[in-house]
Amino acid sequence: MPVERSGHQGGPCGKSRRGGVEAVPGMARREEQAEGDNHLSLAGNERRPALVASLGTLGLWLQQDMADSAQAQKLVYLVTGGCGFLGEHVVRMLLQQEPRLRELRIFDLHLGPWLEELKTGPVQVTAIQGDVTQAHEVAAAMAGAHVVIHMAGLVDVFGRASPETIHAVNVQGTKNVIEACVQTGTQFLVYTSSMEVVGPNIKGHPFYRGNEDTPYEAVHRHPYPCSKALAEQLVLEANGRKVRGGLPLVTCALRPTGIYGEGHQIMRDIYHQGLRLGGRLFRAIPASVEHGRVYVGNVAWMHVLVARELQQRAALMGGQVYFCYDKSPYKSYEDFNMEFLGPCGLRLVGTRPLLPYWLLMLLAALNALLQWLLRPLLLYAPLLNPYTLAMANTTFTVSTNKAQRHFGYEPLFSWEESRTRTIRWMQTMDSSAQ
Ligand SMILES: NC(=O)C1=CN([C@@H]2O[C@H](COP(=O)(O)OP(=O)(O)OC[C@H]3O[C@@H](n4cnc5c(N)ncnc54)[C@H](O)[C@@H]3O)[C@@H](O)[C@H]2O)C=CC1
Ligand SMILES: C[C@H](CCCC(C)(C)O)[C@H]1CC[C@H]2[C@@H]3[C@H](O)CC4=CC(=O)CC[C@]4(C)[C@H]3CC[C@]12C
Repeated sequence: MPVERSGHQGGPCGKSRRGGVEAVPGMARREEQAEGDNHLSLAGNERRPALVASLGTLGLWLQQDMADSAQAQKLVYLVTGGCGFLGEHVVRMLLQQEPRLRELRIFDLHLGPWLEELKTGPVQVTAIQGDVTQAHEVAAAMAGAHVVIHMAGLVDVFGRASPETIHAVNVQGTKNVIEACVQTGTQFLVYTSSMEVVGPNIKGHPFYRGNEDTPYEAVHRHPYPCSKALAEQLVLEANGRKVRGGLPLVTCALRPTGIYGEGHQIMRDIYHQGLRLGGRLFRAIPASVEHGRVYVGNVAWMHVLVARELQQRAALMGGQVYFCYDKSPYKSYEDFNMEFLGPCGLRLVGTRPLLPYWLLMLLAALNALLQWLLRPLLLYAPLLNPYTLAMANTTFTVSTNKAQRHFGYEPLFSWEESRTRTIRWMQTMDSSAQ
């Protein structure tokens, strides 16, 4: 099987319930047992029509059923950043869609109160307050885990955190997760990367309906995309390293485009900005600039699937990157947001940008200057800055089926459902604010 590689160029800164054998770290005996179980399972199915025949066969089935249920719930997953916007969706999705879960560990700097409600279910939910920058905390949390989904990160393109802090969390944090896998014997690592590791680049080149192999000059200067690109590279290079017990580490990276859905903070901010402006937003970006967006439920579903299938198809999926995609329409950032803000009573004024681009750029630069001047006194971090303007103003859309080909991904939520769910969430937010 040829190994597919990502097509971007340049350095970082510059519902299937499969059974089968799981390669559980340090548990060769379990593998042997699972192979045996598989064999038994076949034998059992073949003999099913002969049910009437013998008590011996019945005994075999009973044994088989017991072995199946013992097998069914045996995996320990750890989700770093599990209390964030995407993390909460991934945690809930895992509990709904991963029948082999025995324990779900949620590792985050800030634990959410909603975790309490999950603790009464059949899966053991363990909340761990910890910091990915602290190697010992990560290693302690990871001991005995089979799969880690690493999505803890500082998502900051507004200048709230320093470049050093972004690097520490996103890059050093990822190094710590990889080393903890090696030390503790965790064999499967899924990393939540970002479209930002590819682009848009500093030159503002469009990426139009591209896929994982589309050639593109990936050059960044901003700390966030730089850190994500470095971290992704570390994760992919770690594929194949031997973990404790001697088995190879299997890694892959998912690259969501701009995520939207219930709990999306930026959407909340834009909504409140609109309310402050008397229910209006003013078009700043030409409608022709397309921006890739993907529904949070589908991104979560993709994480669940990739984590499951990575265990079955390590040779194909190890070391690979996958864009996260669904059926959300290609639109400009602002027009897309209006799909949700419109039904909540907001209006986008203008069919063309109200201000010329040079003036917006000037305002963005002014915001950056003000941020720098005010830093000793307060944190001034508006949505508009030179980086976010460049992001919003550069076409970046994805058209790929790599995830479908490699691990059978199909979006769980249609566009209509994703839209309805997001609107419903915004309307509850709206009524609770009144
Ligand atoms: N929101 C988006 O549009 C996109 C997000 N991503 C990636 O998805 C991941 C999740 O992003 P979101 O849920 O949007 O962000 P978020 O900020 O809502 O969630 C990140 C979580 O990580 C936790 N965290 C931060 N620093 C930590 C530390 N030092 N130790 C432990 N936990 C820490 C935070 O407390 C938070 O719960 C990130 O890695 C991000 O880069 C990728 C593409 C798009
Ligand atoms: C905040 C930006 C929109 C500002 C509009 C303006 C200029 C009129 O005020 C957002 C435009 C594009 C967004 C980013 C994009 O979706 C890709 C991302 C991927 C990530 O991994 C994290 C988030 C983000 C950087 C996202 C952040 C907001 C925008 C810059």
